[in-house]
Amino acid sequence: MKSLSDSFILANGVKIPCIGFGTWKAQNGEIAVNSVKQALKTGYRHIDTAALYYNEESVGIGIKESGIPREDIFVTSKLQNGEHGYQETLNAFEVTMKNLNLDYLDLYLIHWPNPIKTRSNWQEANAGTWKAFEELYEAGRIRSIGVSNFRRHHLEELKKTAKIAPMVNQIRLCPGETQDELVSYLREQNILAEAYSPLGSGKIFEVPEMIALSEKYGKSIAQICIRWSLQMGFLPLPKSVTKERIEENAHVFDFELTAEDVSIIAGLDGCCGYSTNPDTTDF
Ligand SMILES: NC(=O)C1=CN([C@@H]2O[C@H](COP(=O)(O)OP(=O)(O)OC[C@H]3O[C@@H](n4cnc5c(N)ncnc54)[C@H](OP(=O)(O)O)[C@@H]3O)[C@@H](O)[C@H]2O)C=CC1
Ligand SMILES: O=C1CO[C@H](CO)[C@@H](O)[C@@H]1O
Repeated sequence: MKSLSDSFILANGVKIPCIGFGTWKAQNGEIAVNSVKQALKTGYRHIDTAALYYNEESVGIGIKESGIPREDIFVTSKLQNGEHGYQETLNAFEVTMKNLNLDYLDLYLIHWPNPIKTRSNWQEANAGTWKAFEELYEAGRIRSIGVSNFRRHHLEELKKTAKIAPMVNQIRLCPGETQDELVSYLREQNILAEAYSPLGSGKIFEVPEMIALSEKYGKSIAQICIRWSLQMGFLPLPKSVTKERIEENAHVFDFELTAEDVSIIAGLDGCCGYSTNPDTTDF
């Protein structure tokens, strides 16, 4: 990847810009509107939101007010927990589209494989949700479909009834949490791994090895993390509501980490903590 406008190619041939702009905790209102506008002004063309973030409305306003044509922006949202199942999904999708004030989505994800509400029948609930996703995809309302926080057994279960395979799995991938087995399974299945919390949700900045690498490359720790994610073959989704950081996080194309440093970063086991088990936790 050489610039923000470079893309990964999904299994269905759709191009997905190589860095996504994260929006979790970007507060609905001025903060989210301005950060989305700033990201688009900086050159990001990929925005990641979710019904859970309660900022879809502001994300939509930011996109409109940016003046950038809709077709040049890749927009992802996610199905809220508690809305799994066929009809529930169709309804939740319409709410998301109304909030975003858009007429199609580039990517829609099942946010969580096994939420508490449908824990006793998650297999059936996901199958119903996926059927709705496939219909919306076939109708052109969603350009690509995928999942998030899915482990291998969730994907294998989904496969039993799916006509169309998921194109993306959005999971926590950051220094010290590389989920190697799952990522190699995703590669075998031609499912793109999107890296959420690529800065460990802000926990990476005190890690001594990262401070040393930052000095070695003359780049910020955030830039090292995002560059690392790209070199690992992940699609990073850094979040910031701060203008300077939004810009900084986009400038990761003028250096390359050595293979040795890539593996040092991968090996910082648990330095930013680990993702929670989606079969026993909910949000
Ligand atoms: N599918 C899922 O279940 C999940 C998806 N996600 C997605 O991934 C995105 C990113 O993950 P998230 O957990 O938000 O965290 P990140 O790993 O992106 O870290 C964000 C934090 O780092 C700070 N930060 C950003 N850039 C810099 C910088 N250059 N220097 C110093 N600090 C910086 C931000 O502060 P500030 O904003 O104040 O500048 C914020 O506190 C989310 O926003 C969301 O879109 C996240 C979690 C779960
Ligand atoms: O996207 C997300 C944002 O944060 C939540 C944690 O409170 C996650 O569980 C969720 O998946």
